[in-house]
Amino acid sequence: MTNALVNDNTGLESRFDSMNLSRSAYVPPHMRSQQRAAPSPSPSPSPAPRCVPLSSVRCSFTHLSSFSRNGWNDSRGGAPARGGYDRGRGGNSFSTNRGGGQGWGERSTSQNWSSTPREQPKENQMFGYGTWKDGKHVAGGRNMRMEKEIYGEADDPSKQHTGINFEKYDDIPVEATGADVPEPVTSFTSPPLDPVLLENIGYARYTTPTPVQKYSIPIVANGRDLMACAQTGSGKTGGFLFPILSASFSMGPRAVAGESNGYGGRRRATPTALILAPTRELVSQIHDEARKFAYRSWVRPAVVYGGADISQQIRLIERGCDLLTATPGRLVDLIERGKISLANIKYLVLDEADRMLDMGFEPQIRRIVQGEDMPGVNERQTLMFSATFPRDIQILAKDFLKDYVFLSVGRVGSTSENITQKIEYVEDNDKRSVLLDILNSHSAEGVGLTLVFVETKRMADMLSDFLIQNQWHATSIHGDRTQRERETALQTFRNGHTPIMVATAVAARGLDIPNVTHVVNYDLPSDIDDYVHRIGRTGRAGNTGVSTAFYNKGNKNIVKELVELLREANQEIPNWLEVSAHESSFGGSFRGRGRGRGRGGGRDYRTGGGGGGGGYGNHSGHSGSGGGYGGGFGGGYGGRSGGAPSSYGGGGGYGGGYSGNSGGGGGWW
Ligand SMILES: Nc1ncnc2c1ncn2[C@@H]1O[C@H](COP(=O)(O)OP(=O)(O)OP(=O)(O)O)[C@@H](O)[C@H]1O
Repeated sequence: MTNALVNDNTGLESRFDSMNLSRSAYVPPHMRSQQRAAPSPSPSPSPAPRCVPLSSVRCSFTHLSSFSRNGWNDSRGGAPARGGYDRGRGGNSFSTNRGGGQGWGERSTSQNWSSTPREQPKENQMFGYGTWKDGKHVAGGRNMRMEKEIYGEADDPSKQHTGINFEKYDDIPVEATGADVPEPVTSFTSPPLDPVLLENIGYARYTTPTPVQKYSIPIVANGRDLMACAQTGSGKTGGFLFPILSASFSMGPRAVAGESNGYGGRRRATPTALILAPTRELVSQIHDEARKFAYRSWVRPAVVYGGADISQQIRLIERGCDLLTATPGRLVDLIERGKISLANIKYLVLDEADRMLDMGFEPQIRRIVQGEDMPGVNERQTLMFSATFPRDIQILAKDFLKDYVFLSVGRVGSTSENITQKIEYVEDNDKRSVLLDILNSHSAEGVGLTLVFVETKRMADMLSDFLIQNQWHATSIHGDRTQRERETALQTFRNGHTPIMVATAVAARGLDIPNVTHVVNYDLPSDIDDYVHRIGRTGRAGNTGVSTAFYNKGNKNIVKELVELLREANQEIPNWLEVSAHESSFGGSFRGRGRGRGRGGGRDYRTGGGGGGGGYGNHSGHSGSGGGYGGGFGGGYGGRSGGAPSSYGGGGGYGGGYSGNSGGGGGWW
């Protein structure tokens, strides 16, 4: 559907081209007032939310689209270039990313954050896009076509809707540690976010903030750094987008720091906010969210990731790039080409931060944050988000943070009770037939998408072929597939044409796919945190879901942590699993990556509770890191494991094929 819209836009554009029509956003007078005056919803502080945009959206949309058949008023879904109209489809080759954007031609070089004027052609009101003018935020007019595309309709199955347990998020205990932690907000409107953002939140049909959002909004507004750990599917994306966008809307663009001309006389993109995430699909999804909440504002979101045409991405960032979402490899590439400068960064976000600081990405992150022109830790705000924050990563992360607040919503690394977790003992040879049984019973129950995780790319292909041979509509996603194949797999999975997707860990983190009702861990991962992220593809936003894991003696390396996790989430624990966990506690050695991360304390390591301790069993992993399971801080941190390089430069693994691959580290997925 999304791609259809992209194509549709493109087609429309070429028709305009052939008609040789002026690009100015001509709107007949009678339509202008309607667009500007169109009522907009906003989240309500009261029990009766004003989230009623749909009727007005639908009615206005009908009206506009009938008009646009006769003319060209309807907006083109792309961002206009600053200083002149630009059709700016911003079409990204993946997903719904038409974000496009403006150039940065008029940016002043004045020194203060709030007073940089941003010119906008006076007559050419760009519907859907705002501007910063004379020290003020001038919101763009509404653009019904764009609204329909980015927010969908109320009953749109391709958008995630909150489930019956959404309110229960408020019952999860929250712990915020650090000096002078600001009080959480209770709603989006008290104290209020920026009015344009409030309207956008209303269009997205959010009525109340989730716990992580309640805390992150004032923490970021007070200029603090943040390390936030909250369960999968509990709204962490809004947790960083809302405070960043609210402040940006109110304060305007930051003055461009330093030299702004790039190669060939062209200017470099100088984003104010940078969001780094590990996979192409995830950055694309975050960008789509950014487009929702930056709608009608002066902020132009942009996205770059590997596997897609770099020249097209360069063209797009040249049109506007205030809030950039990127995979590290492609970002490094664009910095090296002189297309992006980080000198203006005010906000740095690491989403899936523990993954970003793990061995696969750490050298690149260090290079981006410490080895380029990004302002130092005291001149920017740094925000880190994940559902899991092992203690060794917390310790490593402090290099990038200053006086931060550590926020944990629920226990660090815990799973949502919205997910019913089942563990089946299945020998390797029986896995295929047990999977078929499960799929049969699941499909007999009716609905929903099933995501099946395996450990290797080869297995992903083999298993999806096997399912197809058995008359199941299945697809696969992994790092050896081309970007186009990955996009198609995700798209046909989302829209239900292939309701089963076999995936490697490339799909384990962050992806928000509505209606995934079942996750199967056909192969259990060797790291418990990976299990947490994988099962978190279901049971999101207060919806319920089921996960089934195939366990056998090859998975003993995570049995103790698995049992602990199940107990915390009030799940049924099979007797045989408890026995297995007990055995492995008493002398049974176990293999695995053994990062010794110590889920034990489950909170801010600075408070002395972050795991560590003597470990359990005879750890035969290769990590060399201390830690282990269980309480206490005793065993301590024994240095990062596995000899991960702590500096970029020679041989850290970045560069080369890195930016062009899945955006993930290790390469096994
Ligand atoms: N305040 C809110 N009200 C209603 N829905 C929300 C709210 N905040 C987020 N959501 C929805 O909840 C879903 C999950 O949000 P999001 O993807 O940000 O979760 P997450 O915590 O980042 O998950 P993960 O750990 O898997 O990355 C999304 O579909 C999002 O639109």
